[in-house]
Amino acid sequence: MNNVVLECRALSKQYQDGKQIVDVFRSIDLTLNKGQACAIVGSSGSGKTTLLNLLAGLDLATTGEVKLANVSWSSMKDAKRSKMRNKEMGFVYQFHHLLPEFSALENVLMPMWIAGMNKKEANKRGEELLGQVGLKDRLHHKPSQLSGGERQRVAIARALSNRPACVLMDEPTGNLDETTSLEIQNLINELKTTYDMAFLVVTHDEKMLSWMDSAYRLSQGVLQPIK
Ligand SMILES: Nc1ncnc2c1ncn2[C@@H]1O[C@H](COP(=O)(O)OP(=O)(O)OP(=O)(O)O)[C@@H](O)[C@H]1O
Repeated sequence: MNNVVLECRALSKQYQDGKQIVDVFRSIDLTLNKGQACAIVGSSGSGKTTLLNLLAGLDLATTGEVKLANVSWSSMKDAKRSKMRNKEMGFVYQFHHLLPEFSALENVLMPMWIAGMNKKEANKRGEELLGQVGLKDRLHHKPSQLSGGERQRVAIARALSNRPACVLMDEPTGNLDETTSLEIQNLINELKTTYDMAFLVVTHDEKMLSWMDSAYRLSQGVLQPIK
């Protein structure tokens, strides 16, 4: 059975900055398997966000390719790419990006509505997910009525709503105090064992590495395994 969810081969990215060419990285290979959590650490400007954007098909590589569920992003038209992203990928960012005028539950329901899921089934799954992240009493609160940690829990529930093959997280605890950050780390770790999904987490927080299955450092354009 093929356990590979997301993979990139010989990936490189250059930016044209005026007359200068910026080589962010050259020839990156990475494989993400089902049920595995992988971390990428690296200093500011090392290219972590650029790599995540390429893996998510939000940006195109200069050379090399990225395959999600064995299909190359570059072989898909825009509409198919958006559909695949909505169905197969979940995203959690440092700042939660919740829609402020919608409740916690509605925010979690949104990706399922976009995917065309039956409303009753979506509601059931949304309530279940918010229960799993410890927010069953906060379903109808708006983001402004929630704490930072609670908002990040809603963002995590939203990322899992379409049961994606993989979840990409960019500094998911970067905006939280230490205690809340630990709670969120424990939650992600718990969800990793509950769902057979791949998690890729970009982080500055090296404490997170202890429960990761694998970890890499992105430095000077090279991805070095550190776990
Ligand atoms: N659109 C762009 N045009 C030119 N250069 C860019 C562009 N986007 C990013 N860069 C450069 O590419 C490099 C990698 O940027 P990136 O944002 O991926 O780093 P990062 O590791 O995510 O940093 P941080 O941890 O600070 O968010 C940086 O040197 C940045 O200045």
